[in-house]
Amino acid sequence: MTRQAQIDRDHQPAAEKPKNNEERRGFEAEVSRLLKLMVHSVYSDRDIFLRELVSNACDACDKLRYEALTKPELQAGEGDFAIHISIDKKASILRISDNGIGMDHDDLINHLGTIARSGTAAFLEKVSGDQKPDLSLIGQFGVGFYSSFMVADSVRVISRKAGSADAWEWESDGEGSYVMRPASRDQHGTSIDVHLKADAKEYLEPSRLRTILQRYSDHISVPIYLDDGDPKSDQTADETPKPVNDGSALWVRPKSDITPDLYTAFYQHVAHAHDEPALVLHTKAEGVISYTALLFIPQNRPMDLFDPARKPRVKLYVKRVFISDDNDELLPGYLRFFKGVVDSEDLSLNISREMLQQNPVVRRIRKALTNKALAELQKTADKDSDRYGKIWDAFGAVLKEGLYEDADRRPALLKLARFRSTHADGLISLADYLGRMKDNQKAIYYVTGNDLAAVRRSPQLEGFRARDVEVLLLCDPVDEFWLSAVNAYEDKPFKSITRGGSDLKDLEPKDPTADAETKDKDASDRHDAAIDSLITALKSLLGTQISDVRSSDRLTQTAACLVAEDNGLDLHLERILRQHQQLDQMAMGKILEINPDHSLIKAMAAQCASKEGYDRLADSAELLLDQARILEGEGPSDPTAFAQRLARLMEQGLPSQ
Ligand SMILES: Nc1ncnc2c1ncn2[C@@H]1O[C@H](COP(=O)(O)OP(=O)(O)OP(=O)(O)O)[C@@H](O)[C@H]1O
Repeated sequence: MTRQAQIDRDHQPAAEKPKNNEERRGFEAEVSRLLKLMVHSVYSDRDIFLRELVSNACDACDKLRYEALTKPELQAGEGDFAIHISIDKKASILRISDNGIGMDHDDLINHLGTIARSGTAAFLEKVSGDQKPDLSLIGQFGVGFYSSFMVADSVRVISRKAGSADAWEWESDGEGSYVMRPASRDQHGTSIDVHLKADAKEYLEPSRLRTILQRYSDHISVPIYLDDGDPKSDQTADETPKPVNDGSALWVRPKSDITPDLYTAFYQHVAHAHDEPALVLHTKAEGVISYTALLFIPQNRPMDLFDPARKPRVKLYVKRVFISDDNDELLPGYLRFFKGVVDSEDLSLNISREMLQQNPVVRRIRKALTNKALAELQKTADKDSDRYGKIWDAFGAVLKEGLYEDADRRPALLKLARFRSTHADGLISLADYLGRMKDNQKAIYYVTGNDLAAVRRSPQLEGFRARDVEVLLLCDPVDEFWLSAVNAYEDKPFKSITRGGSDLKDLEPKDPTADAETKDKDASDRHDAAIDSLITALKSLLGTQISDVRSSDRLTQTAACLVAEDNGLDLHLERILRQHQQLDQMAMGKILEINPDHSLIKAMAAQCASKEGYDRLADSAELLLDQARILEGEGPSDPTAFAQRLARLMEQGLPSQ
């Protein structure tokens, strides 16, 4: 019997099945939305549907190989795993068949009628609004199967789960519903009939399919056979059929045999990605522990990067047998942007997924792999700072999580960390910062906030700029947390410029003019009587709204700003905690710093000198505080009172009628 005939026999149409056993079901709303996108969008790279279906077929074989370790009867007498692709030109059908784990009735409903992957709703939100949706991310969301509707006007799946005698058929035109009916299939596994649209007949051409399979699926570790439907070239049972792909696991092949294209194709398969990898780490350890790892860093952030589960999702194989892709044992959460496979020679094939966590070999692999990953990042940083900069821009925020959760590797991570700063357009390292520190500078200064542009405008930066003192600009939410755990780098403490005293009087100004200027601005030296009385007045007028008022040496252009107390929380951290209801609204007092050289402050000081002026100072005092709050990104404490005060002062400044 020819292979085609064999496949046809396995895959009998459901015509004989009683119609009354048929059930029509609606797709989950999200699937419908997604299918609409697939059916109606003009996506330039439609070839990927074949990769997705072959990828699923390979995963199905991997799953059965694993299940059969403990239940060999599941695969008994079924021969080797294989994926068959056949063409029926007359009927315009492309069929992808596998002898993997298969799906039962409920699996078909659950896997092909819903989308389980988190982030799908957000993804749909993003692409639905676009004129021309970017579907290049589809694979990431576990929606790979649905991509067949880019080329199909209907899809029919016949599947039989290993260990079960029943087969089921699932059929849909992608328009809101699908039909399920009983079917028959000789072998466990799945066949997918893609009934091609009129404009997708190219996928009936064997040479076209061969090219796509070689490009995208050569690394697939299950042999793929292409049956071109041509009786002349059809092989008989005596001939040994030749797979289109190499069929061996890519990671065990010698590095010298693997082209960059092959790495990319494998990365796209294993990470469900569509971009090129930003870094490839292919390493083999032999000795105390033996494992091979083929890991990749994507160029773009996957949509689920900040998913609360923080799972690394590196696939674990034992001696080429797939064990699990849902583990967080092989790499720490802060390296979850690495995608790929780890294959161990030392683990037992019988290891259960639940046992991975306690396993000492797994723990040793994790340790070695984490060190290896960090060393590879350092190597890239040393050799190619542009490439490393791009990796950092995409994944630095994740890597920084390691600064507070992995104390042992903190020095290595601090060396890898990159920052924006007041003194550079690009990224800098802490070594760069240390090299530019002033002679008598004792701390590494930083300011935190939500976005770079706003942070760059912080009034608290003014005095540091005037003295040419570099300040790190930190905008990732994680920054507040690692800074609370990491005290210093090479004995230099990290210090927020929005907390406590500024230290600026200890720092040399950048030039003699600035020297004169800053000395002039040095509040502690001035002891200007008028400013002192203004400070006393402000303290009394603002009462408990602030913990103190003082003359500032960190302001040069702005009249006033808020700073946290020395032992208080950094302003930005306090705001984050308050937003998350982690802090009582009134918990922390803040200090109002005023700029004694600002004309507004001088005018207020002058006004304060007379009794009548003092009585009229209340509005200005409140407005000054609200102004400082606004500069911090907060609103005025009482917007109505703020508007009324502002109106009164504006009125005073306008010519009377
Ligand atoms: N050939 C197949 N054999 C067995 N199960 C399959 C097959 N194809 C799809 N499935 C099941 O359907 C599910 C959904 O497939 P789909 O390609 O949409 O997403 P996925 O493969 O889970 O996602 P991804 O691979 O992108 O993480 C799969 O997880 C798998 O359980």
